[in-house]
Amino acid sequence: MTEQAFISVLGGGSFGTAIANIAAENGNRVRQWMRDPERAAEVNQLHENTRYMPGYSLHENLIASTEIKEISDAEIIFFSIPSKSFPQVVDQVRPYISKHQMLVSTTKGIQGDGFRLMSQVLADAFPDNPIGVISGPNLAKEIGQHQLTATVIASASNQVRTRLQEVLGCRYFRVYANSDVFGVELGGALKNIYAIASGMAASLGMGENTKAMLITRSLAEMSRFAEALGANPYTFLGLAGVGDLIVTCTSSLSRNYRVGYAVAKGEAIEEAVDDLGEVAEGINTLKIVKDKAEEMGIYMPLVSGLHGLLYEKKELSEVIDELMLAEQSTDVDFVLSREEHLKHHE
Ligand SMILES: NC(=O)C1=CN([C@@H]2O[C@H](COP(=O)(O)OP(=O)(O)OC[C@H]3O[C@@H](n4cnc5c(N)ncnc54)[C@H](O)[C@@H]3O)[C@@H](O)[C@H]2O)C=CC1
Ligand SMILES: O=C(CO)COP(=O)(O)O
Repeated sequence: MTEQAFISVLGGGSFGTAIANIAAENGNRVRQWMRDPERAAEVNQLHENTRYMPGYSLHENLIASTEIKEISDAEIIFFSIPSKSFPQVVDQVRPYISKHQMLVSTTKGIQGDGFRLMSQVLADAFPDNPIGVISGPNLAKEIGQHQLTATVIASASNQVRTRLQEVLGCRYFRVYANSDVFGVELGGALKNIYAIASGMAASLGMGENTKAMLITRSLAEMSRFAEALGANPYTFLGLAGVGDLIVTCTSSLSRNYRVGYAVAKGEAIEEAVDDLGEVAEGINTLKIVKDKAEEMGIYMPLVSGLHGLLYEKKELSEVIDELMLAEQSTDVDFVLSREEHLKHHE
């Protein structure tokens, strides 16, 4: 029998609510910290978060709170905060964290300064704590519906991997372990870029061949980028790579996909994001990854093309020509190793 945990979840949005509810349904004691007192009262009285997860009933073990100091007693603390606010929340919680607590990020974004992922932000702030990340094809609303779902817990600590499997794993949520923290986390951030492009392709009525090409070449491009930065390319054949890429590139539940869909219909990016009322990390990640790829000389035609459309006022036909009529000799089908890739480019 698994020993129940006291779990804190930072963030009152869609994913924070989904992860808090899994833990609560598994019999753990859960505090979800959120800054909006009305939302917290609603969760506690109605067992529903009508802004971020309307229509989903939340377990009574899940208690919302606006008192951040309550995290000091938690065994595991999840950070479900958009990357933009992540450092600020880390500063806010700093006085209440002690070194035995497990810190787990669910955030799929990148900090532009120093190209840091959230586990690195956590490690810089809390160098003595065990740290992990959760990533995978995990649409919050489908988790709320108990659709059969798998995720990945990545950590250098075996204790974190095992404990997270214990407290989150259940009949509808299976937790796989990986020690490639950087690869798992990078996969979750990168796929958001390609979800925007896929939403655009769907909105423009592009064919199934086109969508399959886009997803497959996205996988090749993100794996190439990740490997150049030190990730294990095989991680990208797992749930946090191709798995998450598939779900976000094909589902209108993905916010990044929806932003792409709206922009291709003629909406301005800011308008599309405002209409969403939730975070679409890919908008910011695109700029950060484009800069990094240029700095490191990594060939990323899809990132360049999407950046051209969203931020350089390029015409769609121009971008399509650039992608489809590029010098053929540089294009090889999916390859995994850097050596193999270079061999094809001799
Ligand atoms: N929604 C989903 O299906 C999934 C989301 N994720 C990732 O999880 C992260 C969080 O996403 P969601 O919860 O879906 O976003 P969301 O947009 O639904 O909610 C964000 C929450 O963070 C809160 N927040 C923002 N800044 C804050 C601050 N300074 N202090 C306190 N609270 C603050 C907001 O009030 C809101 O409650 C993102 O990086 C996302 O990519 C990961 C897996 C699935
Ligand atoms: O990461 C997600 C599913 O795994 C959610 O994607 P969006 O942020 O695009 O909704």
